[in-house]
Amino acid sequence: YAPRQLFQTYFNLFLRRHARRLLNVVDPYAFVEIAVCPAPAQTYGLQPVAFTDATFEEVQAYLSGTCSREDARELRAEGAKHGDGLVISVKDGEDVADEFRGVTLWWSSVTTVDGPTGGNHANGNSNNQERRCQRLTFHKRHRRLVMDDEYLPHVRRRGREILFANRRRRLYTNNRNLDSYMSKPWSYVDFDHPTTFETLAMDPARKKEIVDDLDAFRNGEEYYKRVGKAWKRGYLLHGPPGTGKSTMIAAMANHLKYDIYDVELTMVRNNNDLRRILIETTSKSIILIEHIDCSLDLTGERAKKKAAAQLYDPYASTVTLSGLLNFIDGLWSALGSERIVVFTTNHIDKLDPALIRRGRMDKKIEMSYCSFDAFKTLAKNYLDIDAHRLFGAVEEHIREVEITPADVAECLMEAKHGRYGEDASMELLIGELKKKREEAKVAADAAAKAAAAAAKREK
Ligand SMILES: Nc1ncnc2c1ncn2[C@@H]1O[C@H](COP(=O)(O)OP(=O)(O)OP(=O)(O)O)[C@@H](O)[C@H]1O
Ligand SMILES: [Mg+2]
Repeated sequence: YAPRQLFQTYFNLFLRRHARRLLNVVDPYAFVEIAVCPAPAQTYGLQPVAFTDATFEEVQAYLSGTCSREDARELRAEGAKHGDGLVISVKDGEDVADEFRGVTLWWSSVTTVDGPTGGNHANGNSNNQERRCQRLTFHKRHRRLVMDDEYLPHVRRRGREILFANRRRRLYTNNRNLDSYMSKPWSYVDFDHPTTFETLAMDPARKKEIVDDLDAFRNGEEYYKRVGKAWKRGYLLHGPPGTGKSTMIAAMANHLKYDIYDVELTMVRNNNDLRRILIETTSKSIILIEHIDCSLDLTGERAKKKAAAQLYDPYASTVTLSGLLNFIDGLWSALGSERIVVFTTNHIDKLDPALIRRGRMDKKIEMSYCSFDAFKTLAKNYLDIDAHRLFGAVEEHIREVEITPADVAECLMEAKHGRYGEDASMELLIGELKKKREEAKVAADAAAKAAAAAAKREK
């Protein structure tokens, strides 16, 4: 070795040995980097593995909250993965300070280059990959606070909340063909229903009860854990057509910010497929089975007939009540996290008692004909009025007739879509109410006559 080289070698060695101690004196800061997961280098002819780098996204979401708070000057904006939002982050090289329990920490955005990572270089591809990182710098004395206990979990939790609030919600429907294990059980569209509990017409006290129930469920994680119950809740909505069952479900989903999985049971071939599609639902969702009395052939004869039918039509459904019950009771509890299951029906008396016994359906909600209170909500929705000279007449008639909110809504909608103003809409409604009252009277008279005739015959 030339002396110069020798010196350099020694010097390097010295640096390596003492670098840490030196650094500690000069630079008492430590940092953590949270990087985007690299795309897999090779996929071996399979579908590329979908990497979900949840942590990075959570941190970024957290920072997009923090950044807008602080006055970092140079920001970078990217379109959010879902929805129209922007993810704001600091530009490379800028620091943004965050405070937690009186301790200041700094975040910065950096791009690192990974060295070759033991992949196959024979084809001459360099494996150097650029990776975006969020780097957190903090004083070494706060290592515990950051790593073990509090800060990073806090960041992730908060980030998750922000992501959750900003995401587009989805309405899933189940697919028919689940033959291959690759086939997807669900397809989805964005769920964009405008209904809220505010615009839902029903008795205010009962509405409040339902909203409170939902809130208690959402905030009930600790409770469910403590009593050792799966974190789920079952609702059965029943009532005549047009009383707002489907509308109520949209309001629930909007209130809770949950996704909806709309299960079409007739598309599910057998209990196995049912289990599979239900396992593949995510947390914070409503699993909905509409018109359960129509879509589920309960037990006995019809099930046997269906089994026979399946010989000819392999897609005929053989889902049974017991399959569904097994799911609700057994598997369901294995899926520990936040799910609501909702059944709807027009005929609660037709349902098998096993399905609606306590413990399976936690709450039965009857959606009934339009009351005067419900009418007022609809008048506010459709006509934007709180009072009208005809309200008194509506109140008088509506008590006596069975009219669904859907029918009332139709009359009121004339104001917007027809050539009429609100007066005409109200009069239309009064006319409809009177007609119904008349019809009801005629029907009642006929029934009374028939009863009298029957009594006479018996005599
Ligand atoms: N309680 C209500 N509040 C507000 N709008 C309602 C209400 N009930 C019905 N409507 C209106 O009537 C339409 C039909 O209601 P919806 O589809 O919710 O009835 P449903 O109870 O699900 O009926 P079905 O049993 O036939 O499924 C809705 O689009 C909505 O505009
Ligand atoms: Mg419906």
